[in-house]
Amino acid sequence: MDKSDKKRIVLKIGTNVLTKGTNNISRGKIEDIAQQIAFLKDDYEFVIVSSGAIAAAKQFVNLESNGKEINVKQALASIGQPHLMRIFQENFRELGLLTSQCLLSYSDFEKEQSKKNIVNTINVLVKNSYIPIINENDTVATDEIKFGDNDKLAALTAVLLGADLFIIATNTNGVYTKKSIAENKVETINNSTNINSLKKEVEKSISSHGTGGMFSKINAAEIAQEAMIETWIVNGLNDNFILDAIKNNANFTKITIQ
Ligand SMILES: Nc1ncnc2c1ncn2[C@@H]1O[C@H](COP(=O)(O)OP(=O)(O)O)[C@@H](O)[C@H]1O
Ligand SMILES: N[C@@H](CCC(=O)OP(=O)(O)O)C(=O)O
Repeated sequence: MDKSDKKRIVLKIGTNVLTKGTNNISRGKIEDIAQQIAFLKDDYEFVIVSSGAIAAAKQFVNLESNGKEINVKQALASIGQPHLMRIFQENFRELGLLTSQCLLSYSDFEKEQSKKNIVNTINVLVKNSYIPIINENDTVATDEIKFGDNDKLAALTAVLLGADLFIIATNTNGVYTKKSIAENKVETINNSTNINSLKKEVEKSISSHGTGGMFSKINAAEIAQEAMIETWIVNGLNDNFILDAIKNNANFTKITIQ
């Protein structure tokens, strides 16, 4: 089964967006995302890559070392993932949207048969109006929770699925200039084709809940760009962030193809 005529968007939602910077998954944010997808569903099909499993678990349990060790993080992800999916399912169902779960790891993108299986499964899901919600399979792979690269997983997914657009929702208005951060009056780089110059603007810092930082988002955009896919880095904390970006009514970073 192939792609439909609709524009395919791969939407990556980071932990910071899902928790709105708190210690809990925000039902309000998930509802906001559902509302936007429902509004756009005649013209766009969505595949979501969502972090938040570990954050979801921390709402319910307090494991040894509070999740600092990698194997404890893996256990937390295992506990939190079904909770995360339940919250998505409940909120999306309210708006008549169907959801499904796909757990992937990097090594799946290195095997031809696995790649075919991913594409075939997701195409059947999308064709039947299910919204696939992807996360790393944290039980078998530790790449993302070690390096915070759900961004890279999302980029590989966008490339594999031939997405028309890759949107990364984070907690800033896209990529800020280094100078503006230093001067405490942040300024967004609205348009860029030049990955290397963007990398120079980005400090290798991470915010309180996410693990990847802006650097991994630029790396993800580079993977997409090499496959001729545009990346938008938008502020997912704002209501209607997808609609506003599509209407060009928001301050965000567009990384276009060269
Ligand atoms: N130049 C920059 N512009 C914007 N954010 C930056 C920049 N350099 C570093 N960052 C950091 O990257 C963070 C976003 O990445 P991350 O914490 O991994 O979020 P997420 O959970 O959305 O993946 C920002 O909150 C900010 O602290
Ligand atoms: N698989 C982990 C992903 C952690 C992660 O990469 O977080 P983020 O930097 O917010 O995308 C989880 O769901 O908690």
